[in-house]
Amino acid sequence: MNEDKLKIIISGGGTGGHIFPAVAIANAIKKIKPDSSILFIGAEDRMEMQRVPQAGYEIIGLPIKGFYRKQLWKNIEVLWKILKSLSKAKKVIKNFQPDVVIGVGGFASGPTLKMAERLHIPTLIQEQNSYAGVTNKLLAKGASKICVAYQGMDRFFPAEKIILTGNPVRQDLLQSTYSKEDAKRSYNLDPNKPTVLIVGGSLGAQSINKCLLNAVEKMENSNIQYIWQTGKIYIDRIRKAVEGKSLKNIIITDFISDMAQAYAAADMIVSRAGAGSISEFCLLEKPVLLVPSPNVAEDHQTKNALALVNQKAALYVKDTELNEKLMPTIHSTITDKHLLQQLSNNIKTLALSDSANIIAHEILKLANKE
Ligand SMILES: CC(=O)N[C@H]1[C@@H](OP(=O)(O)OP(=O)(O)OC[C@H]2O[C@@H](n3ccc(=O)[nH]c3=O)[C@H](O)[C@@H]2O)O[C@H](CO)[C@@H](O)[C@@H]1O
Repeated sequence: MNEDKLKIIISGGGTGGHIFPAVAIANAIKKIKPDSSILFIGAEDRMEMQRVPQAGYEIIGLPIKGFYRKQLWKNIEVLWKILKSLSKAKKVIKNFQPDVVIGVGGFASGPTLKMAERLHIPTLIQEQNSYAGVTNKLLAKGASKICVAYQGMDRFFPAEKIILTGNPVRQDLLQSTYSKEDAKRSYNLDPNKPTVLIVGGSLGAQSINKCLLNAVEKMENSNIQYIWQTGKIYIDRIRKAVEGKSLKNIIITDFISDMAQAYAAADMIVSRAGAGSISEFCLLEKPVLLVPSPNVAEDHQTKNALALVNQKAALYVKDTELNEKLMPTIHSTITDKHLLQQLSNNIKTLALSDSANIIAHEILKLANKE
C-alpha cells in the first residue's frame, strides 16, 4: 500500500444541496492530488446513489432513514436502521482507511462521522446554510474543522473550529463556455427572445408548479420563453395536465443535468432559496427572483433570501403570494434591462469564490499531506 496516497471519505446527501458541494470538494481534491482515492457514503434510496456515480465517483449506500414526525411507532424501524448504518459505516471506514472523513449534511453523514470519530480519524463538516442542520450540530463537537458559508455560525458551532469558505460550486458551472444564444438554441428556443429559468430546488417545488400550471396559457402566449424544472415527483402530473397543448414557449423538464447550459440560456431566474443555488447565482452574476420554501427548518430559506434582498441583490416573492405576484413580477423584471443589470451587479459582490479549493486544502492539512 502506498502510505502517501491520500484517502478521503465524503458522506451525506439526500438533496442536491448536499450532494453537489460534495462533488465539487471531491473534484478540487482530485485536482490537487490526482492519485487520491475518494469514496462517497450516501443513503441507500436517495438521489446521491445516482448523482455521485454520474459525477465519476464510487458510492456505498447505508440503510439510513429520517425519523417519522407523525407515525411515531415507525421510528422503531428507523432506530434499527441507524444501528445497521453505524455498523456498516464502521466496516467501510475500517476497510478503506481514510485520512479524513468529510460530512456535508444529510442522513448518511451522521453514522459515518460518528464512526470516524470513534476510530480517531479527523473529520471536517461543510455546512451550506445560515441555519445549521440537526446532523451537523450533533457532529460539531467531534469535528476538527467546520467550513461554513455565512457569518455568525458560532451560534451553532465552536468558534475556533469555524472557517468561512462559502459553498463549493461544481467546477463545470464556473468554467462554462456556453454562449447565451447557443444555450437557448439547445432548448429549441428562439435565441432573440428573453428567457426565464424556473427551478424549484433539486427536488422541485409543488407551489411554484401549481402556480405555473394555472398560468400556462398566459406564458405560452407571451413574448417570454420559459424553461420550467418541475422536480422528479411532479413531472407526470404536469405532463398530463398540459397534454395536447403544443407548447413552443415553455420547455418542461423534471431535472436539469446540465445546469451550466440552463444558466447560460437564462436572462433571469426564478428559484427556491436553497443555499447552494444562491451561491451559484452569486458566482454566475444572475438576476434572480427568490421564492423561499416555507417547509424547511427554522424557515432558513427566507433568511437566505433576505440576506440578498436587503442588499438589493435579488427580488423576493413569498410562497403564499405566488398566485398574485409571480407572473407580474417576472414580467416587470425581464422587461427592465436596467433592473436586470443592477441585480446582476449587486449579486456578484456577494460571491465567495474558490470555496472547493480552500476546503480541499483544509482537508490536506488535516491529513498532513499538504
Ligand atoms: C427542500 C430542502 O430541503 N431544501 C434544502 C436543500 O435544497 P436543494 O437540494 O434544492 O439545494 P440547493 O438549492 O442548495 O442546491 C440545488 C443544487 O441542485 C442543482 N440542480 C437543481 C435543479 C436541477 O434540475 N438540477 C440541478 O443540478 C443546482 O444547480 C444546485 O447545485 O439543500 C439546501 C442546502 O443544504 C438548503 O438550503 C435547502 O433549504
